[in-house]
Parts: sequence; C-alpha cells; structure tokens
Amino acid sequence: MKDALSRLRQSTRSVCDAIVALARIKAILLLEDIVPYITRPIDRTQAICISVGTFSWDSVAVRRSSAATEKSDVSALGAMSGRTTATDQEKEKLNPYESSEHQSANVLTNISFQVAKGQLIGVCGQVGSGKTALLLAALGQLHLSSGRVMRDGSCAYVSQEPWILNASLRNNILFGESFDSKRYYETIYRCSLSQDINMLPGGDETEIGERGINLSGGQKQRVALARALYANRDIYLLDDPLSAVDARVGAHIFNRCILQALKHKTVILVTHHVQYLKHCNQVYMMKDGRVCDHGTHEELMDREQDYAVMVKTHSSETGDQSQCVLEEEHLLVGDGESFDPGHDAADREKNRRVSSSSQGSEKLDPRGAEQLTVPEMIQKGSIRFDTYQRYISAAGGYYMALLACLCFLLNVGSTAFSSWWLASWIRAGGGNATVFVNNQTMPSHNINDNPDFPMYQLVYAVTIPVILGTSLLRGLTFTKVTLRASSYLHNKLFKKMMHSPMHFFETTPTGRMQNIFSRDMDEVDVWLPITVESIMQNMWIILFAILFVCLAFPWFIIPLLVLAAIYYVISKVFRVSVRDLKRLENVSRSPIISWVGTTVQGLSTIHAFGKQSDFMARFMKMFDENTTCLYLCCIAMRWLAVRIDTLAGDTSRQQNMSADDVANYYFGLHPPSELLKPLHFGSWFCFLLQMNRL
Ligand SMILES: Nc1ncnc2c1ncn2[C@@H]1O[C@H](COP(=O)(O)OP(=O)(O)OP(=O)(O)O)[C@@H](O)[C@H]1O
Repeated sequence: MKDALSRLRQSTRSVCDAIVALARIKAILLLEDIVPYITRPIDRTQAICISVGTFSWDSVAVRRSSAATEKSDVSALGAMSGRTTATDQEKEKLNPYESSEHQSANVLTNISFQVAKGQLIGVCGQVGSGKTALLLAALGQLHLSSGRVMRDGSCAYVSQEPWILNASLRNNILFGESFDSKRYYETIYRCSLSQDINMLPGGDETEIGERGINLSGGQKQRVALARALYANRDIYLLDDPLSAVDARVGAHIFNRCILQALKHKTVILVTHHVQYLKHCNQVYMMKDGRVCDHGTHEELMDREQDYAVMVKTHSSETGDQSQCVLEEEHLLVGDGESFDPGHDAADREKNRRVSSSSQGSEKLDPRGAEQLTVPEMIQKGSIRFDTYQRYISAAGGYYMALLACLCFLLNVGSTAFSSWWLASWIRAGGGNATVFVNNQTMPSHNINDNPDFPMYQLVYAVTIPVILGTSLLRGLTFTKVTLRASSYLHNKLFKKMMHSPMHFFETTPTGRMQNIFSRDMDEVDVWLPITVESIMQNMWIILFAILFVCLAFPWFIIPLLVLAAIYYVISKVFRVSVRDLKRLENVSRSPIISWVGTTVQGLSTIHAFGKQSDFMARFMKMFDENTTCLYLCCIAMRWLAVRIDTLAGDTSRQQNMSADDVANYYFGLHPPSELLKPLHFGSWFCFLLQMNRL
C-alpha cells in the first residue's frame, strides 16, 4: 500500500508535467501556417510584383479584422436597407482596410511595388515605416490580407540584424554551397573582407561564435552580404547592409558588390544612406506602411516632397563627405579596377593566415584554424568522491547529512520495531493466563487473556504516533537539506556565470548554458532528492530486513551473501554503462538547444535561401544522436530489471518453501526445529517480501 501510494505520488507529478507540456505543444501545433501566396508573374520581365497588397505580421490580426468586417457588414447592410447611399461611417465599416483597427493590424497597406528583372531598386523611409516588412512580404513571410504577390527567381536575403552561425567564417559564407575558390575569393574581395580575414587568428577558418560574438557589427554585416553574393541568386533583398560600415568601406561595397558584381541581378536595397539612392533605377519611399512616393531619384527630387526633404536634410547633416568618397570609388570602378585573384592570393600568402585553399584546393584545411568553442568535456570513470563531498557541504555539511540520515534511521527503525512488537505480542499469546475448559484448567492462547495485554497495547499504540512523527521529521529535515543544496548550487552557478569574463560567453554555446540551467538544475532540484531519499530509506529497510531475517533464521545469511554478490556484479556492470550513456546523453543535448535557437533567429534567412531541409536534416541528426543515448539508457534499465526480477523470483521461491526447504535447497542444511516457529517464519516472510519489492 505504502509503495503503491509513493508510486502514485510520482505518477501524479509526471501526469502534471505531461499536461503542462502537452498544452505548450498544442499551442505551437495550433499556430496557423503562412499560406503560400507567391505566384509566378505572367509578364516574364518582372522579378517582383506586389499588386495592391495588404499585409500583417500575424494571422490573428487578420482574423480579428475579418471578424470585425463580417460584423460590420451585417449591421451596415441592415442600416443601409432603407437608403440608397451609405454614410461615411458605414463606408468605413464596409471597408475594413481603412478602419483604424485594421490599420493597427496591418503593417503594409495597399502596396503596389513592381521590380523589373536586372533593376536596382532603392527603398527608403523613416524608421518603422515598413521597409523590412516590404522585403519580408516579397519573400512571402508575412500574412497577406488582400492583393497579390508575384515573384520570378531564386532569392538571397541579408537581414537588418546580420544572422551568423556558430561555424567557421568560411562556412558562414558558403552556407552549405560547394566551395569554388575563384567565386569565394572574389566574394571576399567585393565585400571588403580580405583585411578582416587577415586579422583573424585562424584566417577564414576561424570559428565564429554564436550570433557572431567575436565579430564586429560591420564584419557581421559583410559576412552576411558575402553569403548572399556567394549564393549567386536571381533576386537580392538587402536590408540596410551598409549601416554599420564606414563611408569608405560602404562605398567599396556599394560599387564593387552591388553595382558591379550584381549588375545583372535584381537588387532591392533598403537604406538610410541617401547617397546610394541616386544610383538606383527606381526609388520607393515608405511612410506608415504605405508607398508614399516612387520614381527615379531625379523625379522624386523634382517633386520636392518628403523624399527631397529627406535628401536635403541628410546632405546638410553629413556634408558632402560620404558623397565624395562614393564618387571616388565609383571612378575607380569606372577606371576598370576590379577583382584580381592573383593579387589577393599574394596578400593571403604574405599574411599566412588563410588556409591552403589559396592554392585552389577545395578541401578545407583545419591547420592554423582557431577553435573558439570549447567542446564539452565528458568525464570518464566513476563519479569522483569530491563530487559527493561538495554536494554534502552544499547541503549544510556532514552534521546536517548525519542528521538527515538519523531521521531516516529513526523512521525505519520505529516502523521495524512496531512490526517486531506486534509479532512478539501475538507470540506471547495468553501469557501465563489459564482458562477452565471441560472441568480442566488449560493455558489460554487468547491474547486478550494475557495479563500484560495493557502494556503490549500501550507500547503498540505509542509506536504509531512515533512512526508518524519520525516520518514528518524525516520529511522536514530531508526537504530542508536538499533544498538548501540545490539553491546553494544554483546561486553559486548563477553568480559564477554573471561574473564570467566575455571569453566564457564567446567559447560557451548558449545551448550548453541553457542545458545547465534547465535540465541539469532540474536533476539537482528534483531527481537527485527523490533518488537520495529512496536510497536512504531503502538502505535502512534492507539493513533491518536482513537483521530480522537473520535473527529468525541465521542460516539464511549464507544464501543472502551469495545473492548480494550476484546483485553487486550486476549493478556494477549496469552502473558503468548507464553512467557513461547518461553523460553522453547530457552532452549531446546542448547542441540541439543551440541549434534550435540559431535556427529560430535566422528563420527569415533560412526560408529566403531555401535551406529549410538542410537545417532540418542537421537537427534530425543531432536529435537522433541524443535519442540513441536515451534509448540505450532505457535498454540498460530493462537489462537490469530482467536480471533483478529473475533473482527476486528465485528469492520468492524461497518464500514459498519452508525454512527447512530453503536450507536443504541451498546447502543441504537442517535448521534447528525452534527456528521453524510460525511467527518467526512470518516475520522472515514479511521482510523478504519487503526486500524483493526494493
Ligand atoms: N515581428 C513584429 N511583429 C509585430 N510588429 C512588428 C514586428 N517587427 C516590426 N514590427 C512593427 O512593424 C512596423 C514596421 O517595421 P519595419 O521593421 O518594417 O520598419 P522599418 O522601416 O524596416 O524600420 P527601420 O528603418 O528601423 O528598420 C513598425 O511599426 C514595427 O514596430
């Protein structure tokens, strides 16, 4: 009963956990997918065409608007039934896209945006005017409320916040494409990355930390731009790629990358730097989620509206310096200065930083590469004694541990004493009392006749509150001790992490940190106390069980020793394998968490480049590695369970025999006849049963 209740407690906890987890999973599964809305344009000269498109960030906003529309449709039609024309209020209700509620839901409203193939389009406007949203709409990543979006050609996208993978700089640029040395070094040159690579300790094989932690903002932008340029796509959507570079580097990239290398591509360039806009075929000006003006730079300047004001303000603020730099660079490009692979290779050789691929080798040479992320260490062998020592000192020291141990001893001891007392009481029977039956005086076997009955009753009655009291004391002491240990370890870990130098965050993936604070802390907070409690409890139960069984039948100690030796060998084999599998499982979980985080951050880029399947495949591989360890752990548990059950079955067989049979069965021994008293045998049977259950 006690065992069943304890299992019920654990099962209830697991069921609660499962309910919470299922609710979370359900919330994700019920999210609405973005319905693909991009079609191919009929006019094949068009690269992108958005026709009166209205977009929102999420479908909930769209639904809210649609519900409002339906409601207003009904009331408006009812109101209009007696009249031929609608009032302004009714018109507004009938056209949800003009209502204030809908405007707040939609990020882009009535957008008409046409880009012919091979054109360079500039997009400008105030912050928050919807420039990024326009690019995402063209990529099909917003919810379309009305209108049409057409696109012809593959895309490359450079997000405003550069997205960098935890991989080498080279792999960040290649982004899963095969290595082509000419194309690669040309990309590096055009994105003005040569000097940066030479400065990196391992050249282009240097490992870049998560979120590009060891790169400057400008370097990250150029790596993201280089990734797009190397991908060699038809349409380039560049979201302010020159915002974090100085005027000279910006001019270099604009001239050599955007104007020269992407000359035959379709480019949409979002920028706050107006000096680049005059080189664009068309300029779109955004305001409050709408296209407020568009045309060539000259046309927009002639109109003397928002665009002209913006350009003039910008020129007066920055002077003509950036414009001059751009013109200088432009002249250089015009003079024919272009990419020279030989010159670039000589540079690399001189600096001895870039790997052997400078000679055209497609194989990546890890020599000289700097590894940033320190691989997670997998400990070998048994758990070190100082680990236990540290946990004990975190729990309050040896005295507290001893106190907790004593509480368990008191609780199990009082329970054992209660059973033993009950057995003695029954064994005492009627004591010295006699009864008069058939004119004869006979000793009484009724315990009610025992003259010591009140004493037996009182002691047994006292044991019950003692058991309850010691159980409470045990629970309180143990909870206090383990809670103290886990909060001390958590606080120490947190403080340590907060005071760690930047180098720690550069070299430690976020997945590993999250793993420590979630799963590892959960083990210390929840599973370790449960396991320690069960070990302490069972340890005393086993000791008392052995004591009582041996008191009842000393010969049993011989088969017990044999069984203990077999248990020991089995558990040793089991411990070694499960310990290592558990360590592997722990270590293989961190990369999954990191990978999920990285993927979520870069979803727009991944979708734009069409790399979903690559990321999914990598995730599945990591997940398989982790679940393989988990699966093997479960197999090892079953392996142990089968062996323990077999041994337990053997012990049960002993329980069904008489003590004499057991002695005969094992050793041909014959226990003295006084040991075969039914009550002795009863307690022996009970304790054996208890041991089996453990
Ligand atoms: N993920 C999002 N969910 C909901 N609203 C968003 C989200 N991202 C941006 N917005 C809102 O959408 C509007 C347009 O944002 P967008 O990023 O397109 O502006 P932007 O013109 O690119 O600005 P900036 O020049 O600062 O990059 C802003 O009002 C912004 O607050």
